[in-house]
Amino acid sequence: MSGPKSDFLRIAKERGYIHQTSDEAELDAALLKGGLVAYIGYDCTADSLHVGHLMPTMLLRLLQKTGGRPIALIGGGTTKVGDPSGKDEARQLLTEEVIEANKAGIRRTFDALLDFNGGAMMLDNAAWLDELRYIPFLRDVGRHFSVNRMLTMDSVKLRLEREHSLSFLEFNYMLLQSYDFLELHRRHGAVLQMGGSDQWGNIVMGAELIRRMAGGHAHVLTTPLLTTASGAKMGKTAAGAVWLNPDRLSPYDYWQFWRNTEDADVGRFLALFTELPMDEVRRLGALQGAEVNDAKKVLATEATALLHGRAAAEAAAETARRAFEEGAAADSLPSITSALPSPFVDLVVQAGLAASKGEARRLIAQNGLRLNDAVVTDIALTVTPADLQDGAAKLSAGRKRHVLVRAG
Ligand SMILES: Nc1ncnc2c1ncn2[C@@H]1O[C@H](COP(=O)(O)OP(=O)(O)OP(=O)(O)O)[C@@H](O)[C@H]1O
Ligand SMILES: N[C@@H](Cc1ccc(O)cc1)C(=O)O
Repeated sequence: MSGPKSDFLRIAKERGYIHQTSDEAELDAALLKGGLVAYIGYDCTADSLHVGHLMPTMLLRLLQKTGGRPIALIGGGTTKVGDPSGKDEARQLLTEEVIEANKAGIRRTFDALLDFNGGAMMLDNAAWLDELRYIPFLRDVGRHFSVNRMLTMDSVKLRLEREHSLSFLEFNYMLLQSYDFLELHRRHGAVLQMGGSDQWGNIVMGAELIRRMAGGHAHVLTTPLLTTASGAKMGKTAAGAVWLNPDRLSPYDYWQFWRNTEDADVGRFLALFTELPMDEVRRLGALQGAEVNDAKKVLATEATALLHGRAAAEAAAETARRAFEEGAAADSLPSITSALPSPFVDLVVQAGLAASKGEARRLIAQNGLRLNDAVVTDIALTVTPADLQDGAAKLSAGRKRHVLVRAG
């Protein structure tokens, strides 16, 4: 095949969103007919999505822009079960109240990225999963699932191989996600499910269920698991999760997160997390030396504008510029020398930014400490030589107190 003809697949490929598809040519043909309905499911495990969720969600946005109909499916039902995919251990079970609160938080990101007046839909699988009756479900849906086959799926196999327990509750997750796909196919004509690469097995099983129970043809598309150039899974960085809701992580801190992108990631992230034309992305991605910093600022402002609006993004850029200029003008920030790697809290105490490790941890809980201008949320964070920028890492308490750490 000479490359996809539909705008959605062509752009998704060019910008780096695709890891695997079930049948690219057939999906392309279905997309060309217009109005294709696709969904992504999100479990309500926290009251905000994080930056790792952004990559698949950008695809829902692209689908809408290219004439398709995206469904953001909130997993009010599946969260009660817990997906074992990509997880070494069972998740802690959440109460109904926590799930409800998390749902409300998650919705806010979809409001920012999708147009619900223009055909996008937001649904909750609790609507059909909560009322399932066990025996009828086993008879109608369970009989299409071969346990032999389920045992070969990564989500199950990896736990068995590592001799980590997989509860019977979790073992059912695959059936429920598959049933969601069938339900969305029947109710809304969904023919494509997308997700991160760890969702491949769950999605394929759903497409098969649609074939068996509805005689329909459904497609699968997964995105790569987002890692930084140095190999860390993105979303949960060393400094903690990068949340999408502004009350969890302010637009300023979100801007700083993108501003601190590693040089080698700038082009890739501009393609994935901004909507700048690809010519511009390639030009910015090719900048070298000190100019890379200009590309990082564009990335930070464009990515922040998508989520929090242009005004908040520009305000963040301006605050950062002023903070930098003041810091540079002073050029007299106090500095300490320490062996690296070292726990962040130890350095904070050594730098005099907190009186004790306990106080440092409390400050972290209040989002009061930063490393290189990015807010730190992980009390166990370790500062390594990779954190040094021009030979020093910057620790900050609040907006005004800064100390440089040099390796010694
Ligand atoms: N770094 C990432 N890159 C791409 N997709 C991701 C990333 N992180 C999470 N996802 C996707 O988001 C969905 C939810 O993932 P997951 O349940 O692992 O997130 P989480 O609950 O916030 O993370 P965890 O509990 O592991 O800290 C999955 O479909 C997964 O593929
Ligand atoms: N299993 C997905 C969430 C999901 C839930 C329900 C679905 O129908 C689809 C996806 C995850 O863990 O990220």
